[in-house]
Amino acid sequence: MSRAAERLKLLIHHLDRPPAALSAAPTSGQTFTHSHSHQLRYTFDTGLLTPEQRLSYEENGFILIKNLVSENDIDKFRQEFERICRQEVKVPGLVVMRDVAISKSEFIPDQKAVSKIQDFQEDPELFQYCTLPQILKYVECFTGPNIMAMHTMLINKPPDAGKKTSRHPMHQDLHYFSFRPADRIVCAWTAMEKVSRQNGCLVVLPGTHTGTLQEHDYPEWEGGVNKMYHGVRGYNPQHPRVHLEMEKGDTVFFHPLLIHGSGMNQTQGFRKAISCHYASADCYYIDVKGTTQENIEKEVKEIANKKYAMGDQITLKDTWALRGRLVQGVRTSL
Ligand SMILES: CC(C)CC(=O)SCCNC(=O)CCNC(=O)[C@H](O)C(C)(C)COP(=O)(O)OP(=O)(O)OC[C@H]1O[C@@H](n2cnc3c(N)ncnc32)[C@H](O)[C@@H]1OP(=O)(O)O
Ligand SMILES: Nc1ncnc2c1ncn2[C@@H]1O[C@H](COP(=O)(O)OP(=O)(O)OP(=O)(O)O)[C@@H](O)[C@H]1O
Ligand SMILES: O=C(O)CCC(=O)C(=O)O
Ligand SMILES: [Fe+2]
Ligand SMILES: [Mg+2]
Repeated sequence: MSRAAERLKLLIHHLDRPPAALSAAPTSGQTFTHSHSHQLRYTFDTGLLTPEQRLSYEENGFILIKNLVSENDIDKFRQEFERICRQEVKVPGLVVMRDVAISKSEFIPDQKAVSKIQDFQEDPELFQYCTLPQILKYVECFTGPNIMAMHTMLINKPPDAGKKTSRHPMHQDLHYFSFRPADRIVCAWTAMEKVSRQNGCLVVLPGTHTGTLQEHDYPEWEGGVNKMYHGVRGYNPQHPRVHLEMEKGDTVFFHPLLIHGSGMNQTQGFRKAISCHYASADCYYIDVKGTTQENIEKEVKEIANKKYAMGDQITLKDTWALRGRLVQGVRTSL
């Protein structure tokens, strides 16, 4: 037995319960603890992850799977993205974002004007990404069997316009989410082309998923910051950083407390990635009033009120429940 496998066996002790039992446990609001097995709280044994992979996620908060999505699928997603940019298809609920550096200039219907689209759950072509069986097989290791696709994005990081606005500040995705428990949420992020330090790959701080949700706010960047791009206030700049350089089709799965961001795009190309945040359908909504998430709730509500034109009635919970889609199992709670 390898060293990792031995350690894992020790960690699990005699207590490796099936996913269903485990995924039910957190709905009480408690993290999974047991007198003999506090350590293995982030993953389930579905037979897919090797002991080494499980340990790696437990310790680092992310796992990179090479070549998980086919060229053919990625090319389909790219083509659909381009059709959306050219305004040949209209997708209900879709949010189209432009980089702040060009947000006041005239809109040209071209991919060069779009830095990101969000909430593509109503686009059948793009939503195929969220239902790919090879992705869901991994997702299940983190969420358990009942899986909701909660948040979707296609990021088209533009060549930096010279003001460093193409950066995404270091943040924890959980800051944006009003459902819990965090350990039953995971992001799948797939490179749609080679991503490197040059074109602004993901940068992660391994192990930070074991911490708590930090206070987030706009970073003080001279050249401006994109709407809602909050960053962690005062994270430790000495913490080891890992640049996730990836090939087309490579996919990283990461925990919503993992501190991550992405660097400047110093190339002339538009760096593309597609992602989905999944959660166990057994998760529950929380009220963020009185927490560090109040600032983002306020911004989300302002935008949602415009988008859904429902006045002040809409709650943060509604905005999630409206967007979430069941992709496996039963919609038990979310
Ligand atoms: C886990 C995950 C959630 C993590 C993240 O994704 S972090 C980033 C989250 N970001 C978002 O959710 C972005 C959401 N973005 C949006 O909703 C939209 O792009 C909006 C900012 C509302 C703009 O959309 P829309 O209203 O259609 O665009 P308009 O061209 O009419 O502009 C309206 C006013 O917004 C300004 N604006 C547009 N894009 C940006 C930008 N990138 N950064 C800052 N300000 C921006 C624009 O200049 C305009 O301002 P005024 O003319 O009203 O002063
Ligand atoms: N001054 C800063 N304050 C906060 N976060 C920063 C700052 N500079 C960079 N970052 C963040 O660090 C991460 C990496 O960005 P950066 O632009 O430094 O790229 P990089 O990948 O380190 O490339 P290089 O160092 O080669 O330019 C991004 O998430 C970025 O937003
Ligand atoms: O693709 C990127 O640059 C990362 C984006 C990101 O982390 C996010 O939108 O939450
Ligand atoms: Fe993120
Ligand atoms: Mg740097």
